[in-house]
Amino acid sequence: MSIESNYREIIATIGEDINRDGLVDTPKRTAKAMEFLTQGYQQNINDVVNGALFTSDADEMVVVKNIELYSMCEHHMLPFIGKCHIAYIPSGKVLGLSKFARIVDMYARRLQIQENLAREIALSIQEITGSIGVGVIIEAQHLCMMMRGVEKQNSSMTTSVMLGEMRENSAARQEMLSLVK
Ligand SMILES: Nc1nc2c(ncn2[C@@H]2O[C@H](COP(=O)(O)OP(=O)(O)OP(=O)(O)O)[C@@H](O)[C@H]2O)c(=O)[nH]1
Ligand SMILES: [Zn+2]
Repeated sequence: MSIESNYREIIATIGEDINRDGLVDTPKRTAKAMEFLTQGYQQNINDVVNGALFTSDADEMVVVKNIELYSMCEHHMLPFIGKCHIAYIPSGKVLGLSKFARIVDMYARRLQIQENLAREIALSIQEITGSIGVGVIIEAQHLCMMMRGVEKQNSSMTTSVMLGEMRENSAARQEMLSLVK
């Protein structure tokens, strides 16, 4: 069954008239939107990075912060929205700047929990760059906690994953945290 016909079914089941003017094209639109929001399943890391890995002697920490993030939790399929901050210590290779945002988007456009999203981003950056230290921090608000459920409008969740030097070396971790602030 296609996404479109599943949405038609859902709209009818919630008590709507699927034939009324405003809703006639809604299953098609929602299917298209859902395909976009989950397009991470059709992507892989090599295509996303597209070879934009450059040889460099730079060995100081690089921080890319405030990358906007839109994802959906795997429990409710409702959005969680926030920011992602990434830091890494290059070790012979630097990654093209835009690719950090593309990697965030690829993983964000799959269903998951926030903790795992941060982990996937960190692990893939470590693997691609061969970096000796990677840190990823995500701050997000979950609509499943705001629009429904406990209905708390002001809570946000912060998750972090620290790998290598960022985990073992407290000076590196401190440097990251002060650069992200
Ligand atoms: N740790 C974590 N929990 C999440 C995330 N997204 C949603 N959740 C939580 O997943 C839990 C699912 O709990 P359940 O009791 O199975 O589902 P529920 O009855 O809909 O829960 P409520 O949201 O409390 O109404 C809830 O506590 C959600 O807040 C996430 O990214 N990380
Ligand atoms: Zn949820």
